[in-house]
Amino acid sequence: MQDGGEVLFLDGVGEVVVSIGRSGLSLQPLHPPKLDSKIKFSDVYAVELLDKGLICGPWNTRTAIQGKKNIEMHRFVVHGITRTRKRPSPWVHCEYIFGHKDLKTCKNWFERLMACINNEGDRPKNLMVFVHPLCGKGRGVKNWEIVAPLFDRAKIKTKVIVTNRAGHAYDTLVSLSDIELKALDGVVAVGGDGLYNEILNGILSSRYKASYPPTPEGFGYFGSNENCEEQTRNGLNCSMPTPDSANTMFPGNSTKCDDHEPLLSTSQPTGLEIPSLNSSKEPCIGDLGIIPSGSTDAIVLSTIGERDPVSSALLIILGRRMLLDIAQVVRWKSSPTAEVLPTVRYAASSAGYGFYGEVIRESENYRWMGPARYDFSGTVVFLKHRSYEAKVAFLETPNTNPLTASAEDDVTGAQPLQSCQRRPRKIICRTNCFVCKEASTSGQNSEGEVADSSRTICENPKWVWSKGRFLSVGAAVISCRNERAPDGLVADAHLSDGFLHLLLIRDCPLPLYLWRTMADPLVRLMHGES
Ligand SMILES: Nc1ncnc2c1ncn2[C@@H]1O[C@H](COP(=O)(O)OP(=O)(O)OP(=O)(O)O)[C@@H](O)[C@H]1O
Repeated sequence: MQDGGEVLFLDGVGEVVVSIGRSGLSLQPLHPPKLDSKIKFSDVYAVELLDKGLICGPWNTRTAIQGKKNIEMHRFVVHGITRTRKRPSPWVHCEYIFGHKDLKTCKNWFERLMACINNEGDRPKNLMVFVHPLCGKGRGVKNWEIVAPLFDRAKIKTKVIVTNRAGHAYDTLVSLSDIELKALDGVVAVGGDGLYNEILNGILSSRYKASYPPTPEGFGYFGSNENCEEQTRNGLNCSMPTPDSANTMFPGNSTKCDDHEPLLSTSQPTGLEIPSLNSSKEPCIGDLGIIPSGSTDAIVLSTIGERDPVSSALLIILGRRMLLDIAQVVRWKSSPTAEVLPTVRYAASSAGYGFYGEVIRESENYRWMGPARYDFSGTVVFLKHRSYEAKVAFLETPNTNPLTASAEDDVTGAQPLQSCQRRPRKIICRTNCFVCKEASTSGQNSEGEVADSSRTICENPKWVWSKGRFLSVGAAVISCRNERAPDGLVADAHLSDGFLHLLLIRDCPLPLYLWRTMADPLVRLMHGES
């Protein structure tokens, strides 16, 4: 090896001086065009030794390298990822094949590079993969076959389960012991948002002990218990008013309520038994990945922005993570004295009643139509024009605006959407979004543990009531973008700012509803997740 590097042959380029730096490989061609380049270790997902073979010279001539005849060489290959020039630009696999006449030199490079990429971040080694064979237009298995070789190449062990019914993934995950679950670095859904939500619930339902959302003041059940009522007035100790109640848990014995109260039961502990998903310390729940294969893929379109299985697989392999808010949906028991605990579900995208919920339910009868089932069911439900009597209570967050306003001054990570609809300027959530960063760091104390972010984000929450007939009552934690509504249900929703966006559509004449639906992407409710 020369001082500062070694001369190797690079396929398609010719002789290059290759040296290992702190963050990557640098390549300096010995012959024109002498364009230096770098391969970052963070973008390398595998290195392999290849059999002896030909290395192509520059301009892809298969006959000579810098005038010399091609000779067979020992080779190794570095597999990385890069963005395509296409718009939208998915991540694609790229490879650099290096050659040298000496096998020992290649082996030495291979070992050094393996050591470098093994030092890179926290990459998964052992994954459980659920493949939904009927999702989208039956693309699940095909998509898995496309991306599975990438996982093999990266030496990631995968236990693949092709689902045979709804609930298969949920039951499998619920039945895993905590030790079995901890042995996994994550669970991957090859399917749509429904499968992702099923996996989320399978992991959380029996393991995640979060406080229930706060019960509104004046809510029927409350009158029956003064103790609980008082606790609620004094800072809602029974169940904290938190904008990210599903992501945040509260240590300690926070309540004295017993099973007669709707909020918490002593049989349902509220302590911090497993780390929050929001914790920067090792989450023992592991990570959840999704390889988009569904009909709408709103989660993927709202997070990485590409509906491309290969991009998602490569990002999972490289251990690229992002924090996501999760909504906790609690269906209270029928009466305050009932012994049964409320039903709890978790939602990664949105939840809805009325029009929205009906479209999703109705569409299940027409799964054979593929994605078109949402248009069909949407039209059917729209024409039925059902409305529902409802009383909706929500916590007002008085200092939401300052957070958004300060966000507008900063241009890193988020960009204003040019709105033509006379709404306030939107801050669109993107990679390294500073709004989400601000929200997540304000919820951590100096030891890096998750604190009660409700205290920092909404100090004096106030209950607001809305009563009447509604066509739809829905809520979204993320923007829920999809191909029909590129801005999603909530264009400026953030992935991890801890807020739930309430979407209330009051009963109105059909033509007005139609006009509003056409005019405003916020109420394009035909696509998304229930
Ligand atoms: N083998 C199966 N047969 C029938 N239903 C299944 C099966 N496996 C999973 N499911 C259920 O199908 C539902 C929808 O699946 P999924 O979200 O993967 O596809 P999709 O509906 O086509 O996509 P999207 O949610 O993006 O519209 C899930 O809620 C899941 O519980």
